[in-house]
Amino acid sequence: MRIEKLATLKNAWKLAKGYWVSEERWRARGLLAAIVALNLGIVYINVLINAWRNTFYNVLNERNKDGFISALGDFSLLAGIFIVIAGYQLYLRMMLTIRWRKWLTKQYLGDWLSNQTFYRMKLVDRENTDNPDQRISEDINLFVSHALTLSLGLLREGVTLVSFIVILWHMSGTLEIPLGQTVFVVSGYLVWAAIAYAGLGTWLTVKLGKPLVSLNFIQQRYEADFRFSLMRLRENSESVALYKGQQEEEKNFIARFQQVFGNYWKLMNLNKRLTWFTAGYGQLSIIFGILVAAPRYFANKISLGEMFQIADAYGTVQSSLSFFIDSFTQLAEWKAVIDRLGQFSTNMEKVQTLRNEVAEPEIRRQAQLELAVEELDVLRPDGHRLLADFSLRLLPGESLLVSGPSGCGKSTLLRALAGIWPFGRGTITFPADKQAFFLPQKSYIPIATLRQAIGYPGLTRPVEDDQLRLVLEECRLSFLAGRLDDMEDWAQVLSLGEQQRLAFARVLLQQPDILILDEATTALDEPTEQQLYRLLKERLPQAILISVGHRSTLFQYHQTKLELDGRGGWTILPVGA
Ligand SMILES: Nc1ncnc2c1ncn2[C@@H]1O[C@H](COP(=O)(O)OP(=O)(O)OP(=O)(O)O)[C@@H](O)[C@H]1O
Repeated sequence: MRIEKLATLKNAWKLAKGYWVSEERWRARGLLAAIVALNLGIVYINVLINAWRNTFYNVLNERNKDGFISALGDFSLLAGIFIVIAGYQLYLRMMLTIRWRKWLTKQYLGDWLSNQTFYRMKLVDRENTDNPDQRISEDINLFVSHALTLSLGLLREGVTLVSFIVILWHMSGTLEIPLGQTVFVVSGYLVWAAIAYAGLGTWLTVKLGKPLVSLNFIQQRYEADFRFSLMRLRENSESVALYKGQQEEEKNFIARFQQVFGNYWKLMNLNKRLTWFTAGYGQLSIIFGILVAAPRYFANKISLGEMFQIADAYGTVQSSLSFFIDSFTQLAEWKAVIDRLGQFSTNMEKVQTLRNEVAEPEIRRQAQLELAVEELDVLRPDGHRLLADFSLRLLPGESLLVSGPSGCGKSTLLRALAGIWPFGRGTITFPADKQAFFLPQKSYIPIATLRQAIGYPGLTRPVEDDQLRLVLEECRLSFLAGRLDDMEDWAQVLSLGEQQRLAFARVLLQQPDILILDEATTALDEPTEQQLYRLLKERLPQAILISVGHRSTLFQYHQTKLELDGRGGWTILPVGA
């Protein structure tokens, strides 16, 4: 348990440190200093209001009208300053929160997106980091806002505690407790009573609320899983509707929601018990201060004003010491968030380190004309060898058709060529300064304008609208020519065949030197497929072309054929042989 706590603290430190030593450090530290100053200002005003209470109740007791009016004036001034400080304190804290969150989000996005970590994590992360999207959007937000609320709260309550303990100590006098023949004299008894009362309360709350940490952690995970399953239905709505799979989906959703429900139920019961305790404790503390000060009041040692000042100071000390009680849920949530973010970072690091430590197909760039594959082994994640000792050279203008039974490893070979498949060894050397472009069966199309969708992932040179329209026309998409600036979820709007034609439009605009197509024309009729391949040959005669496909109509556009058997074996033949 101690080790676990240490790990959380270490993770918290690691997560928090970066921003404060980053290029934004001076602005961050300046903002923090201003917030701390305002926080201390609030404590000081509270001390002044506490002293004001003494005067106020005394002038009331003396029925002193002028004193009463003057005290009201003092109060208005103090309250006015308090309001302004509180407003600015919150404003600056929110400013610091969003700046810190922006910085941390950028870091996480950078780590997750670099070196295709987002993809590799799915392949090699055995612990299976769940819902990275939630970690980046929600957890970072919670981490930052709770870090500031809790640390600034701790500082404010700490300073408050010291200030008010000093006040209480001065007002405590001594309490004489006769015990048989001897009389015990206790100095500062109001302070000891407050510490004992709040200390006991805090200890009990921590004991009662401890299971909240893991329950909150699990709750966030179940919520994210539930949301993710709903999102998948949205993405695959047509397919599910065609299968009439709604009942199965509903069963699945209900099962997932049941997890949310079951855990929430536990949280609910625990919170009920915790609230009973904290509410009872809060109620008791309203009169506890008066009860403790009463002996001195009735012994005529303090005035009514002092009695109320003590009661107020008592309440403040008690609430500062109870800081843990009030923020226990937040603290539990914060710990869960730190654990989740820490685990996410560690797993991303592991994926990166694995990349450096374990042999995997190596991608090189060299000043040469050909694409060269040397002694390439491609494995499945379970170690099964799909391709063994494969070598190949393709010069500009040459083409290769990869075929073989389903599941034999054709797409996996292309993934290895793209440098995103970590299981295997060997080298793949691309000609330096040459652009390679991969076209999968279903290309990713962002939710964007048609112009951006065609240009994805970004054109290297500016393209005129007329050229865009021409390319659309050539790819038999002229009906889209007038919609270049329309924003749509194109993957939902266009048929699969149209999406494949759009992908070809991308290729014609990008004009890559090496083009790798993975069943990129499967949804097209043969005449359209032929037209698109002809276009490729015409426009990119010097491109190296590698296609995966089953149709014999593709033979005429390729010179060589690679046959895989799925057990490591392969043969290269001229097409038609
Ligand atoms: N991420 C993965 N995790 C585990 N196994 C995988 C993964 N990706 C592919 N495989 C396995 O590797 C083998 C080769 O898959 P691949 O997609 O390369 O086949 P393919 O020849 O392209 O098949 P098809 O013609 O059906 O598209 C299959 O047995 C597949 O189940």
